[in-house]
Amino acid sequence: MKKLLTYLKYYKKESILGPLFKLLEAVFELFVPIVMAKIIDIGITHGDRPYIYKMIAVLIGLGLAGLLFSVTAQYFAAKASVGFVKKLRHAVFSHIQSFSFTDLDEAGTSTLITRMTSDMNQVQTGLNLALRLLLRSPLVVFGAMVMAFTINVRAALVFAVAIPVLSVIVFFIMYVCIPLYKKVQIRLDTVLSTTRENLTGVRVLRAFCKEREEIKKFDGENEALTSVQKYTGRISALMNPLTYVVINLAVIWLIYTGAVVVNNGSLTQGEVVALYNYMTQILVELIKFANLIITITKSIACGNRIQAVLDRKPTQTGGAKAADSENGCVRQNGGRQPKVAFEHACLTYKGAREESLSDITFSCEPGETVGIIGGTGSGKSSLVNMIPRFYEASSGRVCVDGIDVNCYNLPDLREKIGMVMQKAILFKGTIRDNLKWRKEDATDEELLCAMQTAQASEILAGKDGGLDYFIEQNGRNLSGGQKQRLTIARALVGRPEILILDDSASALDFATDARLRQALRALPYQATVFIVSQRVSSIRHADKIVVLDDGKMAAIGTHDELLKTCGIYKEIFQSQGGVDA
Ligand SMILES: Nc1ncnc2c1ncn2[C@@H]1O[C@H](COP(=O)(O)OP(=O)(O)OP(=O)(O)O)[C@@H](O)[C@H]1O
Repeated sequence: MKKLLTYLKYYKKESILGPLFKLLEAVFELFVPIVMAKIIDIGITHGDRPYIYKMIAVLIGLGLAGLLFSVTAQYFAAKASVGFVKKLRHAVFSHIQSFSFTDLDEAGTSTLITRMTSDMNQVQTGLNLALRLLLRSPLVVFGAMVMAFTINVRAALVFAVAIPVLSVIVFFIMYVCIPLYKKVQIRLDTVLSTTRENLTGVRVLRAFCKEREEIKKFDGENEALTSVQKYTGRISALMNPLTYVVINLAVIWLIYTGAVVVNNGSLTQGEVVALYNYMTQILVELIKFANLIITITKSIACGNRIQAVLDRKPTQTGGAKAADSENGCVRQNGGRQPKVAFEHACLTYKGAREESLSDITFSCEPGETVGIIGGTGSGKSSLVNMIPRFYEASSGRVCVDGIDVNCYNLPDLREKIGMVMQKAILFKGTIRDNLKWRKEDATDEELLCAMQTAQASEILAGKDGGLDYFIEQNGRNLSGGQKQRLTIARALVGRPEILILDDSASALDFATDARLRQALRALPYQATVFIVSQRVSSIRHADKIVVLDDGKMAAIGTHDELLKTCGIYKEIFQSQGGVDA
């Protein structure tokens, strides 16, 4: 959390002025009981109306000055806390952008969202309160005590007893409540992530009629949160009755002692009222301070969670490894190189016990089409994800143009590759915005050409605005097939040297899929194409087909060769009717 506070350096002035104005407000507040005492002792006792009016004017002046200081303090505190969180949010967001797929798998998207949203809000609230109250409350407590002693030492002795007792009660309750508040925060996190998961998968849940189970699961978590909140609430609710009992006993004592001292003539009635007011000020400030500490504790817990994100070192840097002939960062023997080559490449996901891919060795020439086929979970996506270095080989290597992918700067490597992921994801914005991701200055002609190859031109025909048609968040105003074709078009813009289609035609009908494959074969430039598919029809015309079985390469060859030599391929082919689509 301490490290986070370095972001306050951009708001030094505000972080000093905020508390300072709050202190000024407190000083003015401390004079109010004295003025009241004067009104009673001089104005009322002697029936001196002008004096009373004058003192009322002073009271109003004190009030207005206090208000002005308070508003100014609020302004600076808000500016500092909002600005601080803005910088912090920017830093965390930028840091998350440097996370590799492995880091994202490990950190978990859902909790990252909670940290970027509710945790940030909590930190902002905590900082705002701390800037305003952290110095003010102790000053008021201390100042009120000093003022009480300057009025009358004997009568003020009640403060010397009451304040420690009040402090013990307040801080004991706080001591018990703080761990409970942390528990509340953890349970709240669970409720939030269940809500998020539920809302993102709401269509699937409805399709499977899982609403009841989900409500039951949610109720369980909600109940757990409520029960810990209730328990915490019950304990913290003791704060007011207990402190008021102490304060009222102190007031009785004060009035009794005051009465005795007033009788002696060494204390005036106004001074007794002033002492009473100081007692109330102290109580209010102690309660505010206790609440402040609770809020700060929650904020520190949230700040630490944010810090943990910043502390996570990205496992992959965007940079390249140093060029050295040993590690394959220098092209070995000049001449013509395969476009992509897997050399005994293995992949073990972080935390996984077994390899997901073992000893993958094959290569392909520029312009070739490579089909990847295999059962579910056989490692097809894992294999193509190693080309753009989404996941790095745990042993062996993957080369592009004869150079190990680990030796490339990530942007240089990824610029060569047009990737279409299994899940078609589009972003809020126009079709044009979405298509320009690989090439910002692409002309409309280039975009339309890519859409034509991706068999996506007909989407424009049915939509108002053509390329300016607005896509809603997650592309929810498009069908699954339309989204897939647009993601293929997006990958084609900028003429990538390598095009990877990871099961990205699954929502297309056979005829459209066939037209897409034909268009890809007729690309007016040389592109090496990887097609991952469960359908033999999608890959049967590929120059090479890699058959995967449980993370291992079962065979490689053309369709006809594999039908003769690879039992697994033949089985897949026959299970799909054994005919071309
Ligand atoms: N991010 C990940 N973290 C850990 N394990 C993973 C991850 N992604 C995939 N795996 C595991 O790696 C293996 C291969 O998965 P992969 O997604 O590559 O298979 P696939 O052949 O593409 O499957 P499908 O056809 O179902 O998409 C599976 O056992 C899977 O559980």
